[in-house]
Amino acid sequence: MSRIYALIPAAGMGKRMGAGSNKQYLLLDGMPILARTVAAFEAAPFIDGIYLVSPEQEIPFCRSEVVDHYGFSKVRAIVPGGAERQHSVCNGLDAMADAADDDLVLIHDGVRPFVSQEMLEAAADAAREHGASVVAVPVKDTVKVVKGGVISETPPREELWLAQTPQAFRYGLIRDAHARAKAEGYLGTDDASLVEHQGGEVRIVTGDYRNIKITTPEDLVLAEAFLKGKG
Ligand SMILES: Nc1ccn([C@@H]2O[C@H](COP(=O)(O)OP(=O)(O)OP(=O)(O)O)[C@@H](O)[C@H]2O)c(=O)n1
Ligand SMILES: C[C@](O)(CO)[C@H](O)COP(=O)(O)O
Repeated sequence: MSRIYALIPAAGMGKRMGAGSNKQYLLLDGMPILARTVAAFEAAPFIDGIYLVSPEQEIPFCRSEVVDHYGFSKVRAIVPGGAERQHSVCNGLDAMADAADDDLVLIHDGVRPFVSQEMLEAAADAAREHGASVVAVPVKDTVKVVKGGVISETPPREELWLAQTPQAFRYGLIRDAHARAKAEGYLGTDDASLVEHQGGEVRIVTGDYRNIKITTPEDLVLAEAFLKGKG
């Protein structure tokens, strides 16, 4: 029976939030964003262990204010992050020493606190069956490709999806995709793109528009509205 792990990168600097401190520790209704995210995985009965990635200097704070404070018993390690998200995830994968190739890993941004149990299950089911899956939502607006201030293309909207997390993979597949990307100097903004880069197939699982990544200040307004049931 294969095991299912969560890998939660939370080692970013939150520059677009401009809060002066790491956004993963901003409070939403009194609880740090990262703690809300970890709580979703702690509550999922099929998750066997959680690996967190944090800036190295913040590991003690992450342990005391998130893991210990909220009593998250599934957290196995807090791993130092890297310069880019991809490097942070790669460090997390390397730390999963006892994971087998057929185990599953759900990679999820530490700053997407509205992930639901249904999404976790659907992502895991699709990865178990197909090897790789991404939670995503259809694009609602018309998207323009712009070069030098001029529109060069209007891609057909029915083919466009916004990639969220969790992104779920067989451990061996995503470990090898990260190793190959590193060897080739390929940098992607999500983990699925590394599997795509090596010719692998990634299944889409329909997510939820509420599963926002808290990136800029207006996302905090949305998040507060969701929590108050107004969104
Ligand atoms: N070097 C990095 C960069 C990002 N992340 C994590 O990846 C997730 C998605 O990244 P994003 O929201 O873009 O976060 P930041 O990189 O912190 O934001 P910014 O680009 O505005 O600095 C976040 O949980 C973030 O902490 C990470 O672990 N390591
Ligand atoms: C992985 C991701 O959440 C997919 O949308 C996203 O690409 C990571 O965040 P970033 O804003 O690209 O750093």
